[in-house]
Amino acid sequence: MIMTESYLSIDHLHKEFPRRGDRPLNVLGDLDVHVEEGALLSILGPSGCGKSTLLNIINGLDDATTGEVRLAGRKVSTRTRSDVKIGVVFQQPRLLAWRTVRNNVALPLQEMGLPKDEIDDRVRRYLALVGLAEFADYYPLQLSGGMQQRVSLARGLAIEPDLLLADEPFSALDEFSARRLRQEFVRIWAETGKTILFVTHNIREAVFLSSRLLVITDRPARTYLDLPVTVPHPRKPEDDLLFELEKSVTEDFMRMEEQVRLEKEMTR
Ligand SMILES: Nc1ncnc2c1ncn2[C@@H]1O[C@H](COP(=O)(O)OP(=O)(O)OP(=O)(O)O)[C@@H](O)[C@H]1O
Repeated sequence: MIMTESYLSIDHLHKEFPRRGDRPLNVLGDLDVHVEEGALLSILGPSGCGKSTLLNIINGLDDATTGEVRLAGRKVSTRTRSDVKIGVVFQQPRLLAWRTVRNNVALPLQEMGLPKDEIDDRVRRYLALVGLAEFADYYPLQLSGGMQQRVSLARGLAIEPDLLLADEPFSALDEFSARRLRQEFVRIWAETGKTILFVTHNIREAVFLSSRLLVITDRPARTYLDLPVTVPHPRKPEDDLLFELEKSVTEDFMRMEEQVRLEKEMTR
């Protein structure tokens, strides 16, 4: 059998942060993840288990203590970036209040040195993709939270990343806006074919969005469950199959928390 390398390979990843006067904080413990190109992989884990730390390492903003991340065949670190273009969408929109929507989306494109025509074209296309074509000349504070988050999504997509890292992008929104944005997010994923890593602690959201779902344990994080979500798109949030899956992932999640608690007690 011919073994092909995954698009994103995370092998034996371990990360600890030094602490003054104490043992280092063990955040990621021997984490293995292999992601195929074009996947929408949700990473589900308890709060504080190291999900953002993992995204930072994949994005070349921090180094693992040991272990390796490879993207499209090249090792990633703070010193050796891969050729893969990475876009990021955060929990908060992080827009510049003094720039219009258009100029917020244009900023990273200007930093990339793209010609003005290309920038104008991309800003127009990606604002249309997130349904904000008519709001290009608004300032962020003139928009609702959900609309600001769409601008941030347009900004992340406009650089045309090969890999999009989404760090709880809908968790600060009200449920109605989050629902609409999740549906748009899946449509954009289907239209653009991007590889997406989507970090969340919302089990229903992860089940609804993903082509694959990874549950990681509390610190030190390791893979507890890795399962494909084969329910075809377009999905309805109230689909029985999704509801059944959510129930079983919730049970797995609770079992995992109990197992980690017992392990911690035994090593105390
Ligand atoms: N630069 C740092 N220096 C020291 N400790 C850090 C640093 N970054 C993160 N940590 C610690 O690592 C742990 C994991 O943090 P991280 O932000 O990755 O978790 P998370 O799973 O994304 O959390 P949440 O779901 O609440 O956003 C936390 O205990 C945090 O305090």
